[in-house]
This record gives sequence, C-alpha cells and structure tokens, in this order.
Amino acid sequence: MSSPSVWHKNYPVAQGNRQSPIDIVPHQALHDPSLGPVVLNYDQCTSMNITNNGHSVVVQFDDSDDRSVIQGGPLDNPYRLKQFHFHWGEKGCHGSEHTVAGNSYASELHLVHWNAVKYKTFGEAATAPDGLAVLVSLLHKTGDDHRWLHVITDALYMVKFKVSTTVNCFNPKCLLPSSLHYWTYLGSLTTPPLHESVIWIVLREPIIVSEKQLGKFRMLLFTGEEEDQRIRMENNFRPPQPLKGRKVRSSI
Ligand SMILES: NS(=O)(=O)c1nnc(N(Cc2cn(-c3ccccc3)nn2)Cc2cn([C@@H]3O[C@H](CO)[C@@H](O)[C@H](O)[C@H]3O)nn2)s1
Ligand SMILES: [Zn+2]
Repeated sequence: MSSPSVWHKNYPVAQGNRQSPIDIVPHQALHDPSLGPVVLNYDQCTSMNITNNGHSVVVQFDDSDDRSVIQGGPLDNPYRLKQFHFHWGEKGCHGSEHTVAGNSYASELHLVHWNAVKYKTFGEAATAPDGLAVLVSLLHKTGDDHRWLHVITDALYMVKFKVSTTVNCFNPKCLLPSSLHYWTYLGSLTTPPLHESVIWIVLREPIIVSEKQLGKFRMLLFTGEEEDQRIRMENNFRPPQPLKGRKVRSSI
C-alpha cells in the first residue's frame, strides 16, 4: 500500500476539488431542515465473505438485488449495500479517516453502497458524481467491548493473511450508534482510484469499542502467507483533505 502523499502521481484526482476524508467542524456545518432521516433496510442482508484484500478487511454482500439498501437523507435514490470495511491506526486514538473538530478516533467503519437505479454496475457507479454513498460509523476506544463487533474481530484470525473466507449473514446495523443524526458532504473514495463519486454520510455519535477488539485488527497483515516479509496492517487511513469551498450539511 503506497503512501497517500504519492497517490497523486498515478491518480491526479488526489488533488481534486472533492476529495475525502475531511475534518468536520460541527459549528460550521449548515443545518439543513430539508435533510430527512437516513433509512436502512438491511434485514434481508446476506453477507457473503470476509476478505483481507491487502489494505483493509472487507465484508462483501450480495448486491444482485435491492435486498439491502440505504435511502432518504441526502439521497435521491435507494443505494445498494456492496461491502463494509474498516480503517484503523497502530495505537491509541488515531486511525479514523474523518476527524471531528480536529479530533481523530481509533477507527472508522465504511458501509459502501451504489446507485443501482441510475447505473448498471458498481464500476460504472464508482465513476459517477452521484454513484456511491458511504455511511460512516466512528469507533471510539474506551474500556468496554462492543457487543457485536466481536463477531467480526473473532473472525479476523481466519484472514490474517491476504485471503477470503465465508461468513454467515451479518447485519451491519448492529455496528451503528443508536442515533442516526449525521453530517453529509460530497467527496471521493479514500483509496485509489480516489474517484469523486461518493455522497458521504457521517454519523455524529461514535460507537464504543475496546482496545482488545482494536488490537485484533492490528494483527492482520498486508502481506500474503507465501511472502517472507510480514507487514502488519495498520495505519490504513488517509489523512483529511482540503475542503475547497465545500459545505458540510447537518441533519440536526
Ligand atoms: N474507503 S472508501 O472510500 O469507502 C473506498 N475506497 N475504495 C473502495 N472500493 C474499491 C474500489 C475500486 N473501484 C474501482 C471502480 C472503477 C474502476 C476501478 C476500480 N472503486 N472502488 C470499493 C470496492 C470495489 N470493490 C470491487 O468492485 C469491483 C467492481 O464491482 C468488483 O469486481 C470487485 O470484486 C470488488 O472487490 N470492492 N469494494 S470503497
Ligand atoms: Zn473506507
């Protein structure tokens, strides 16, 4: 995984006008009364596999129909859930991609959805300005375990190296905070190809996880079993990018 500071050499859009993540400054966000609640329909979700793809751990879903969608909020259409994955650091409270008033969290969950009403495939949607919607849950490290995150962290030993394994149905709604109040802004993928195709929906309330649970993410490796070098997977987060005049709207 190359460093974010050199991505612009192969992906000039890295220096574009709607890059992610950003630092969210709550009192500068615009309260927009027209922003309704986000609505999550994940009950028929069928998670398929959990994969260490060499830069994060990803749980993929069956996105061949509209069984798992997000809608409402800033979205004009329902967006299909494709996968969720995490970003984290190597210790303490650094590891999230978005920061809030300059403060970072220990980790960040991204639920990646695509606009299957307007676009035929994820790949096509991923290059369109309204193609993707990513719902963000910030993970705050304190003492206690998150009661559902252990389902994921207990499976991580199976994907220590760059491999994939099947998982039973896992409804990611259990990894979200109780309040669905959010900030929203137009941005990009935070890893190459950095397409400027994402409507970001960042939940304001973090979820609480334990150091032990975070530690299990850090035992993952960027490398495959066959490689003799063993590089721990950590700090797979991009730092905040310039706002370039964008407005962040708030649902409350
Ligand atoms: N930090 S975050 O902002 O949220 C994310 N950052 N990257 C994400 N994904 C990777 C990705 C690749 N592409 C893309 C799009 C068009 C052309 C070339 C690459 N866009 N995003 C999300 C993601 C993509 N995929 C892959 O999509 C392919 C096309 O459908 C599929 O063939 C693969 O099996 C599947 O792995 N998975 N996840 S999200
Ligand atoms: Zn991500």
